[in-house]
Amino acid sequence: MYCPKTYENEKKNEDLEFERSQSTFSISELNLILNKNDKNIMNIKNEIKKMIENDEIISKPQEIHLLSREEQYKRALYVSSKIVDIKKRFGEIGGDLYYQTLFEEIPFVINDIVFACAFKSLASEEQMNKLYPKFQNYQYLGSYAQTEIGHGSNVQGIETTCTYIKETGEFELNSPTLTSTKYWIGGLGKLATHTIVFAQLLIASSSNNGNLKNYGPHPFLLQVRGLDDHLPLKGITVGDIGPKLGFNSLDNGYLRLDHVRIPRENMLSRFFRVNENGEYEKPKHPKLIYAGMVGVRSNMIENSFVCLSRAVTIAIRYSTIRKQFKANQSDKQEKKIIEYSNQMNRILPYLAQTFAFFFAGKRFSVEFDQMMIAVKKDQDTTLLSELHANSSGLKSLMTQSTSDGIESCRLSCGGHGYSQFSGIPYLWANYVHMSSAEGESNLLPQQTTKYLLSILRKVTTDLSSSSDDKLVIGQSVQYIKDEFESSFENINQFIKEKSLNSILHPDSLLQLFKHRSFVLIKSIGSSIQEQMSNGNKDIPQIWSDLNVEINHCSKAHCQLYVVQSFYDQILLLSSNDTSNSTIIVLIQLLQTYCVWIINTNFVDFLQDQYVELAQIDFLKNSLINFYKLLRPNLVPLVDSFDLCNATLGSALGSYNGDVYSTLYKWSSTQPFNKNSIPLGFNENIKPLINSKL
Ligand SMILES: CCCCCCCCCCCCC/C=C/C(=O)SCCNC(=O)CCNC(=O)[C@H](O)C(C)(C)COP(=O)(O)OP(=O)(O)OC[C@H]1O[C@@H](n2cnc3c(N)ncnc32)[C@H](O)[C@@H]1OP(=O)(O)O
Ligand SMILES: Cc1cc2nc3c(=O)[nH]c(=O)nc-3n(C[C@H](O)[C@H](O)[C@H](O)COP(=O)(O)OP(=O)(O)OC[C@H]3O[C@@H](n4cnc5c(N)ncnc54)[C@H](O)[C@@H]3O)c2cc1C
Repeated sequence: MYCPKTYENEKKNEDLEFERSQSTFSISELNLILNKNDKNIMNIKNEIKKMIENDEIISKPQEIHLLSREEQYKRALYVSSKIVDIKKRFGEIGGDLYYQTLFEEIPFVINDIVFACAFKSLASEEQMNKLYPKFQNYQYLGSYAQTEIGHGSNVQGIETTCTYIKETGEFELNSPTLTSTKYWIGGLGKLATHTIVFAQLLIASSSNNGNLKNYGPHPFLLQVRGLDDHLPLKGITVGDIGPKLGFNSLDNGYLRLDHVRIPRENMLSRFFRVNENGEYEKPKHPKLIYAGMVGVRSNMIENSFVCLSRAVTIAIRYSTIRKQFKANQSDKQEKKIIEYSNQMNRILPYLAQTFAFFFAGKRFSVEFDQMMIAVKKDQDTTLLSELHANSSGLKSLMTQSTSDGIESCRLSCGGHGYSQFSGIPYLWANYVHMSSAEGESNLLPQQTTKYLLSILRKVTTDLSSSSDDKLVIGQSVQYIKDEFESSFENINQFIKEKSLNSILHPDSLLQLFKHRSFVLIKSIGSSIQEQMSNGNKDIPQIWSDLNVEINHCSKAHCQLYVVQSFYDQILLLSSNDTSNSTIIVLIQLLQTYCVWIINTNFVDFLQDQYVELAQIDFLKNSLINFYKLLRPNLVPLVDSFDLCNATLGSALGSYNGDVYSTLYKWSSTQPFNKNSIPLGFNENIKPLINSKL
């Protein structure tokens, strides 16, 4: 591990040293688990941390808050340039781990993740071999231009056109209206040399009397800037969209195209193409064009653990150092704020969630990679529907709940949590876009529930009937079939037999989550059926009226996915040589997460008297007991994330906890304090102070 060793010569905070002495499990063993038991990953991370903490600029993340937009961006380009050294030393994996270790976001993340996901999914092998190395080596810098100022969620509604010109064998890209202006395009405002433009593909067809036929949105590679002078090319208007809530080290851009010609070969043609005669060869699955977005959502799902772990680390270390009020006047010291149960209630559910999200993200990324291999091999889309549904719901749940967790951790630090020097406001401001970007969190869960309803339909109708036999019942939705086939009595018996305590067994908790999700899916299906049997045929309106329940249903399914992932990993770890003490604390974290979700969604679990009020009451009262069980291990648990100080950028959460001296030093040395008399004072305020009434 990086932290203990690197900071061993620093002044120790006695509170943190005491907390570390209470650990009941092996921190390094848990850290290895959080690195997927891959010592190579750990070593690369440690090398990157060393590089970052020794870099004159990157080692001082707190200085970001003192810079103008231009200075922030200049700093970001410097930090971006360092990734080349990282990749030379460690290859592609070094890039991912570099991003996970940086305090700040950098524009290269678009080329390396957003553009890369799309290009690797949509480009043909020939295009990959010819072009991708240039993006990997940053000779080209890519971006992804799908959203327009008038359309984001509704991809089918985008207005940019791409017309095939048979005479010259070219495509012509055009922005026909103001609302067709590409907007929000990450990395495009100042940096990108290329972008993947999504445009309505128009081809004149003899079968359509020579009129243009629209084949829907397709991806086209466009060079935006000259490689020698970095100026926009002919017909291209491009710029930065302006200041944002956060993510300001990135240049989100706008783009307008004035009849820009590109070669026919610039259509990304893994799944579809236009031949020189203007004939369109369609994909095996109509939505393979969206595969790139699933890839970025997979990154965001994995990244929720990365960001939430930073917030809980800062909040827990600070909460074991900060003291307020004596419990008894005779006490020598005031009470550590972590000892207040409402302080624990602000932080510990999200500590448990951090671990839950790690295991869920780990599982999803394996499933995503398996799906992409199948899709690329022979456009085998068997797994695509399930992956799209799960990525939509999980990305929505995990990003929103991570944002909530970062904010809860900020609140737990009191006034100091509102200082940029706590490291939390910047983390939060840079993170919250994840609920909008790559698919809005009110929109995507509908895709999940639509899929769940199709599985319920398949399960409940006779398999020989018209049910969609292409639809495979994937592993993550097998519970729908099981719940449907298990008589209610059996399941009910399963829970009722449980004595109060055993309802806390992970098997029982998992079963509660399965049944909860099944009941919600069934309820929506029944509501739609009821509306239709009452003669209402306006399906879009019925669906819109049910939006809230639909999104909640997706959330329940995804929370089950998280619980199942966490529990499966614990069972796997306990079957190999993981020490029992680590397993015990992981089970406590799983139980804390489950009971917290149950406590905040009581109605779901009471829906069909599946559990009795006495059991719910018992669960409600058990949360505080889990907090107490976890209490001795709180600092060791966040130490197991092994986050270096330059990653946290926090005066409140550093490894050795020198909170007050760091906070005062950063405050007193900031440039704003260089001059006692602030700019503007003499001309605006001094006359008032000196005025005579
Ligand atoms: C490593 C550490 C660092 C990590 C850092 C993290 C990430 C990096 C930082 C990120 C920075 C931000 C970058 C942001 C980029 C962007 O925002 S890019 C733009 C994103 N835009 C969207 O997400 C738009 C959302 N809208 C849609 O996806 C679609 O419009 C829709 C909502 C899915 C609707 O699709 P539509 O075609 O209109 O119709 P439907 O009828 O709903 O779908 C038809 C069928 O197709 C299936 N389907 C839809 N989408 C997909 C898909 N992606 N994959 C597979 N299948 C899909 C859908 O289920 C339907 O299927 P059937 O029901 O069987 O017909
Ligand atoms: C930081 C950031 C980076 C981004 N980077 C990129 C990028 O690199 N490339 C790119 O192409 N795009 C990018 N985007 C754009 C992003 O993909 C869109 O903002 C997102 O898809 C949402 O679309 P919209 O903004 O048009 O919102 P809208 O679709 O207009 O949604 C607005 C509101 O209406 C609701 N709504 C819309 N439709 C429905 C419906 N059917 N049912 C219920 N509610 C609905 C939404 O839930 C939302 O609450 C980025 C955005 C951000 C914030």
